[in-house]
Amino acid sequence: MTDNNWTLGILGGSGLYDLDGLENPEWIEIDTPWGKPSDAILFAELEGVKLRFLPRHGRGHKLSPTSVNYRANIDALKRAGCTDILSLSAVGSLQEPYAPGDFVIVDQFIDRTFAREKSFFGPGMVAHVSVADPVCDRLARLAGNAAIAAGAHVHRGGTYLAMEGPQFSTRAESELYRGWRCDVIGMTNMPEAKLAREAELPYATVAMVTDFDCWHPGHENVDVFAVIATLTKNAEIAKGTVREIIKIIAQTPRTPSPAGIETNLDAALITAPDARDPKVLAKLDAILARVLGADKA
Ligand SMILES: CSC[C@H]1O[C@H](OP(=O)(O)O)[C@H](O)[C@@H]1O
Ligand SMILES: Nc1ncnc2[nH]cnc12
Repeated sequence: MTDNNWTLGILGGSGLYDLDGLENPEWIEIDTPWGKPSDAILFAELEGVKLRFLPRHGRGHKLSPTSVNYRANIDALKRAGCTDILSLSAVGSLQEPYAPGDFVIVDQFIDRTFAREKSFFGPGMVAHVSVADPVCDRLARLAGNAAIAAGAHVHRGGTYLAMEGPQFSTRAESELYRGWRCDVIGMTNMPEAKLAREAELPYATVAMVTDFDCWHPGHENVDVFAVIATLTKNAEIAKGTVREIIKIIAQTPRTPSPAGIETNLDAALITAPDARDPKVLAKLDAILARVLGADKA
């Protein structure tokens, strides 16, 4: 079996804390300048593709959406050599056509979170990346193909409202987000997607609809039991989606993303070289490895 040049990072959401059937699996602790990631990272291979799996809430679901250290998770996946990050997430539906059991390949986000660190940058090294298109089109297309091959009913495209939680929404909030034409709601994909962009890692998310939140007159208000019941019913399709995307990328040598995500910091850094704080740069060693390496050349 030949090695290929993808290293796929997978962020497993609620209900997905481990992956089986992998080759050479090994859980490895990675520390970061931003603190500890949610758990050790499962290093493994399948079909010649390198995989790095991180359960977003930790094994046993120990971390709430607010207490996940999103910066540490993305930095650790970067240190682990990931070229791309695929997120799997449970979401509530905000629109009738997105039914429990469906899979949504999200293409936009509205970020309503407010109690999280949202950037690797700040005083001493300022950067402004574009998140106009927060998802990597190419990875999203492959993820959609994989989910279909795994037997999912797939919606390509959908706007994900990221709320702070941990409580689910009030009915008025749910109606407000519906009015904003959001399609699904969850608590974790922001700032994760923004941080992946800062780390120059193409990101896409497969959102698994588990409930109708609390707006649908024909359905009960969401609770954790309902979420877990739908996730359990669809667990094989979720794991199948991971297997299928690996099969697909095993056949497809990786080229840089057409949107230039891997070099997007070139147009984002604004602090003048002589005004950059060396201590801050040291923390950014993984995130800025390409840029600082290029500076040195
Ligand atoms: C267990 S229900 C709420 C919980 O599930 C989703 O998490 P994830 O995106 O990691 O699958 C949602 O965002 C909440 O964190
Ligand atoms: N209705 C909902 N709201 C927020 N996060 C969710 N995760 C799954 N269902 C959800």
